[in-house]
Formats: sequence, structure tokens, C-alpha cells
Amino acid sequence: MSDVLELVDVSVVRDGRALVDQVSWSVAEGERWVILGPNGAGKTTLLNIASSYLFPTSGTVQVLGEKLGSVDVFDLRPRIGMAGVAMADKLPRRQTVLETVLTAAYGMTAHWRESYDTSDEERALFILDRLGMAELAQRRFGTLSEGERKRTLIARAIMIDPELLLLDEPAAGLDLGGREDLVRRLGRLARDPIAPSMIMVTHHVEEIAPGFTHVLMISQGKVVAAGPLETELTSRNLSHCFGLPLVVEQRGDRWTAQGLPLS
Ligand SMILES: Nc1ncnc2c1ncn2[C@@H]1O[C@H](COP(=O)(O)OP(=O)(O)OP(=O)(O)O)[C@@H](O)[C@H]1O
Repeated sequence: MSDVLELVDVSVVRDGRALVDQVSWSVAEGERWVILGPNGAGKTTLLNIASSYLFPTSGTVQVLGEKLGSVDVFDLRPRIGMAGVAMADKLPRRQTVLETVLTAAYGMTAHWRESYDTSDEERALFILDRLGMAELAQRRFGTLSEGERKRTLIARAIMIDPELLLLDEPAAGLDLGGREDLVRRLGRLARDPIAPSMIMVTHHVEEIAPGFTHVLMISQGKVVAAGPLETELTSRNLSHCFGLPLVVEQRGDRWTAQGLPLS
């Protein structure tokens, strides 16, 4: 298996502070990674590096076999799907859900073409259907609920048929039903052998969908643990990562975590 992402001794320094501190990490083709860590740990910074929008201060980064700094990022970016709140803010609110997904295929955020290829439209509708959004295809993006917006962003990221799919807190702000619905859908995607390699940032182990294989735990820019979920998602590592005693349990193919009571 070849690596879709390889970071060697990567640091990102701003105002004299290391937001990411000598991180070495690799993601092999087909793996599905979760990045866990407290607020401000550097999770989004890592995703921004993986999406080629942020260059490290030091260290080397290879994305999809291309070295950042030696590759034209405009050739690389169409191969990477990214769903996160930063993208949501750039999308026109008056555009329909279908147009919002379709424009991704043309590397744009806004609809300007008179018509799109029928095959693109069919593909967009198919992806929206897989995410439970087919009935809302003609709704304006700006009128969607948080959960519907999140699913539209994921559909948009998948539309380009990426080799690497990056999801930044896809379940943040969702209610219990919305979260569970999204976890089921992400689980179906993660278990699909032809789906791209995936990296998902989350704050909660409950949001880890079945089919995810690996975890990177990060705290204050440093790697606390990295490897298969079965061996690395332990109470010890999670407690170290979040700085308080936590107990993590696996029930079936899902995870839960809770703090120990104060004595
Ligand atoms: N351009 C910047 N200049 C200075 N500091 C920055 C910059 N961008 C991010 N930071 C800081 O870097 C740290 C890591 O930010 P990052 O967004 O990667 O954390 P995160 O783990 O994704 O956090 P959260 O869980 O709260 O979203 C934070 O302390 C943030 O304030």
C-alpha cells in the first residue's frame, strides 16, 4: 500500500509558538483515520496541511505522492475533497443544494453555467441520495438546517471523486438523531472498499463511525498516539490527550468515553 499522506518532522510556527510540533505521521491508501484532541490542539492545522492549503514552517509533507513545495498545488487540490465549516462560509446561500454539489465538479463555489452535463447531474443526485439529501436537491443552501448543510458539504467533497477525503468535525452541532444518522452514513462510506482514504477531525469518540481504522491523538501540537483504533484508542492515551481521567469503551463497533467522577 502506498501512502496518501506522509508528514515527517512537521512543525507550524506562528508568533514563536508551535501550533504543530514535529509531527511525523503517515496515512496509507484505504485507511480511515480519526484525529482526536482538545480545542486548540492543532487538528484543523493538520487538515489544512493535508489539503495543501498550509505549508509547514519546517519538515516535509507528501500528499498523494507529491511533495508540498515541489508540486503545483492547483494540480493537487482537485484530487482532495474537503468538507468543513470554512467551505460552508464561501458557498452562496441562494444557490440550490444540487448546484452547490455540482459546482464542485468544476472547481468552483458558485453556479454560473447555463447547463451542466447530465452525467454530472446524475452523479450529484446519486451522492445526495446516499446522504439522504435527494429530496432537498432544489432547496436553497442558505435555508438548510445544520445537519442538512453538513451532509451537503460532504456530498460536495465526494463529488470530485477525491483520492483523499478530509472531514473537519462533520458531526459538530448536530442533535442526537442527526449525529447518529450521519455516523451511519459515514460508516457506509468508510466501509466501501472503493471509497477514498479518509481523515476525520472530531472531538468525540461517539462520532467515530464503524469502518474507521486508525486514530491520531494530538495535544498542544504534539502526537500523543497514532495507530490502529483497537490498540491506540485506550483510556490511558485518551486521558493523556485530554488531560483528565477518562474511561473509553468499545461496544460492538462504536466507542464511548466518560470522565471518572471527582473524589
Ligand atoms: N494563523 C494563526 N496564527 C496564530 N495562531 C493560530 C493561527 N491559526 C491557528 N492558531 C492557533 O493554533 C492552535 C491550533 O489551532 P487549530 O485550529 O489547529 O486547533 P484545533 O485542534 O482544530 O482546535 P478546535 O478543536 O478548537 O477546532 C490554536 O491555539 C489556534 O488559536
